[in-house]
Amino acid sequence: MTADARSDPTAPSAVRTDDVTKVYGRVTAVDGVSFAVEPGETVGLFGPNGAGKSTLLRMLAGLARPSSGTITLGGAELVPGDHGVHRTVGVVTHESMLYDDLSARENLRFHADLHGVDDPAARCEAVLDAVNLGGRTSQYPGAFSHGLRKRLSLARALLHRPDVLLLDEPYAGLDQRSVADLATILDGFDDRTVLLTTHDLDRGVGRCDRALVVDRGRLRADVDLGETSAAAFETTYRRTIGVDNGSNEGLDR
Ligand SMILES: Nc1ncnc2c1ncn2[C@@H]1O[C@H](COP(=O)(O)OP(=O)(O)OP(=O)(O)O)[C@@H](O)[C@H]1O
Repeated sequence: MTADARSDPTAPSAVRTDDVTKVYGRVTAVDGVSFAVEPGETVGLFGPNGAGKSTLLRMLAGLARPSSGTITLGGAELVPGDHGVHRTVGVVTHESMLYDDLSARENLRFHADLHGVDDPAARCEAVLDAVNLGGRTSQYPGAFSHGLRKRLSLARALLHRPDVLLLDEPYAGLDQRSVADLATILDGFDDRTVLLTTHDLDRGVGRCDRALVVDRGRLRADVDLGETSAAAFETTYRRTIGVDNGSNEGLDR
């Protein structure tokens, strides 16, 4: 987080959830979760498979509606269908939300027009360059590898200069170079707010200021990562989710 981002204590939280719950039939995917993320913070959501991380992120992105509880983004309550608030977030989820019958450039242009981005042609080229897709602007994402699709999804998420970037498993399926590129892109985003989910404890600790540990839909721990090593966090994480036998088995149960 930058010093500037921290310097206004009166600024509303970038993201705030109050007692947010999401029920799917008999499954309570997210169970009374409350937390706040301040402007400029990078926060990791950690937890085993099925903990509720993606569901939480999807609700923050307005892609799923809470069963109860409230979400505010920059002080404005997230109301279904309110596209003004949705514009403040950029999201990369497991679903790429790309159109396979539009080229990479056309995909971005469509999104730019939807969000009323200024000088859209130049902005699309700049963002495609930023994710190293400058040489593939006329290609179709249907023919892209997983990693290339992810880069284009990231470009789409960044295009409208969102205040908050939501990334679901950003490192999954990326090669070393793409991971390094993602780090560079996120470095350039340092004054904004980032919320990401990951099973990669090392990279997550390296990137995040804070960790929220979620298990069985509930927020179990809120850890300041400022002075915490990856090893120390892993110990805390294992203890929190009840996997404390020293083996990797079950870490992502
Ligand atoms: N659309 C849905 N319909 C029914 N159940 C769902 C739906 N989405 C998620 N769930 C259930 O909600 C729970 C939380 O799932 P979620 O995908 O949020 O977990 P996660 O922490 O992101 O897991 P992973 O690390 O495996 O991605 C799981 O039990 C899952 O089966």
